[in-house]
Amino acid sequence: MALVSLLLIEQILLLAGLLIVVKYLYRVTLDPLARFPGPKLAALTSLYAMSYDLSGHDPLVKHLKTLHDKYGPIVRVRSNELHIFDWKAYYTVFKQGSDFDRLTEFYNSPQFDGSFLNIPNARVAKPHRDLFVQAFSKAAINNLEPLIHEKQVIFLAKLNEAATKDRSVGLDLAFNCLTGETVIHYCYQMSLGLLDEPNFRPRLVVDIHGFAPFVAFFWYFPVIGGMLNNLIFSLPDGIIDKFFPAAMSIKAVEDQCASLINSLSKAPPDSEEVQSSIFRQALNPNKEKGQYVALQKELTADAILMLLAGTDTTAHALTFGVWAMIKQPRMWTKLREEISTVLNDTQTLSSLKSLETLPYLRAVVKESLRVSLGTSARLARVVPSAGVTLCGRRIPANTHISFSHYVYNYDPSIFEDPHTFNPDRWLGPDVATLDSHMISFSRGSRSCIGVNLAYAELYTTFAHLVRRFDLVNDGTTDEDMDWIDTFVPSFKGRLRVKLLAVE
Ligand code: HEM
Repeated sequence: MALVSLLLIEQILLLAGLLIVVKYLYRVTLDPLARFPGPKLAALTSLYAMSYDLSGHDPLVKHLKTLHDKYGPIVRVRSNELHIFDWKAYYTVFKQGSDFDRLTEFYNSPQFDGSFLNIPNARVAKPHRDLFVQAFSKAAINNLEPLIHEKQVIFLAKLNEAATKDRSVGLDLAFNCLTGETVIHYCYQMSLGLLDEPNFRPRLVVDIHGFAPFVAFFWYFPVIGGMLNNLIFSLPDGIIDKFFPAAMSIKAVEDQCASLINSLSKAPPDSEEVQSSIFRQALNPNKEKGQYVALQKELTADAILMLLAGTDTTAHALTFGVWAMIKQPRMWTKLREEISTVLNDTQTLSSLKSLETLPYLRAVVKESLRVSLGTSARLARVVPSAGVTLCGRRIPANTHISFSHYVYNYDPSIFEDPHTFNPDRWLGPDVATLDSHMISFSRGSRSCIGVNLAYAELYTTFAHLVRRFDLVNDGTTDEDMDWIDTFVPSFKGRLRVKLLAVE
């Protein structure tokens, strides 16, 4: 009997092995994607991509340019994923009304479940997303100046205190506290106290950064990742807190978001509480006009989305820009000279309107956005049922195609000497071409909803930081400022500086 079982197991294993071999053979021979060039291992298995993305060192996106140089504009980077480096193809896919859906496994974070981010199809997502578009319009953000200034005052005062005490500051985390606090206050009319902590190291920010190295695991093992997530979040709070502090921090924010939405939905629609909230339209949808009626669970997920999408991205642009200018201090000096034309003392704050007139400041903001990428991940989309022709090649339906900002934003044919931080490029005769290739906020129907808020924060923070302080590098290395791909870039170390207040 035992012998029969053993033989059966052996045959099952043999069959399974055979099926795997057939599957791999198919991938490199009969599979329609076998016609596309790329590393052989990548065509066979995701291990190729994983070996970079899960290594904790250089992610796959940093190797894509080399692969494109070798194989051309379309490279097969996984058995069912083609990475594309071609501007025309980019604009075909990332356009208004695009029918290329988001690839769910790259957007599968359970925390965003129910938010419009996780709806793959742009047309389906639109009514839900539209509930927030007005709240992030340029006019709405212009009215937000008092709030942005209120947060700046606290931020600058804390920096001043650090300068007085000659204390080292982790400026990247400090920027996270500022941007997080600004977006939280705007979205939820409350403070999470991110700017209150000494040394800018509030638990939420530290924990979320601590979790970053695990993000890529969820892309490649979405099912196990989802199960782990459910398991962890079902544990008693005490255990989550002890063993999974990042999960506990997220859970605390989720609970706060849920109670905020709950309280807003009970308040009278015309109350100040509701009207000053970004959820004003979502809580009072005009059904006759066909506006989307969102569930409370969906709005809670939207609230979490705003916090996580609106914090790191803006903070990164500031960090990349400041680090580059620490290494090239003449830019700091030039920027200060320009800012001083609209802000002649170090005590007051300038209006956004004045700052927006300053060409060099604009150039620094644009260049910081370019080098910081926005999202570092391969933004992946699914080819619709009709298939598509890109770069003169027919690509079948359901193929996953991806586009990385790292390849596009550092394209030497558009951005000369792309690895050099050079704001002056945005002041030259090619500025219209550069602007039309600025994709850090993405393009089309799923581009960033927070672009106006991000610009307002970038102009205001760069201007006042540069006007009030000189920065001295406190041991930060290029290796610290190198990054891994966790959907957004995550720095390997901290941007440590000391500040000298200027008169
Ligand atoms: C420098 C700052 C920022 C950059 C570079 C940036 C970049 C991006 C990019 C590239 C996307 C598209 C991602 C994709 O297709 O998968 C995106 C989406 C999004 N961003 Fe931003 N972002 C920034 C700041 C903000 C801020 C301040 C908010 C405020 C709430 C925000 C909210 C969102 C949301 C909600 C989405 C999802 C849009 C959708 O699913 O249709 N972002 N952002």
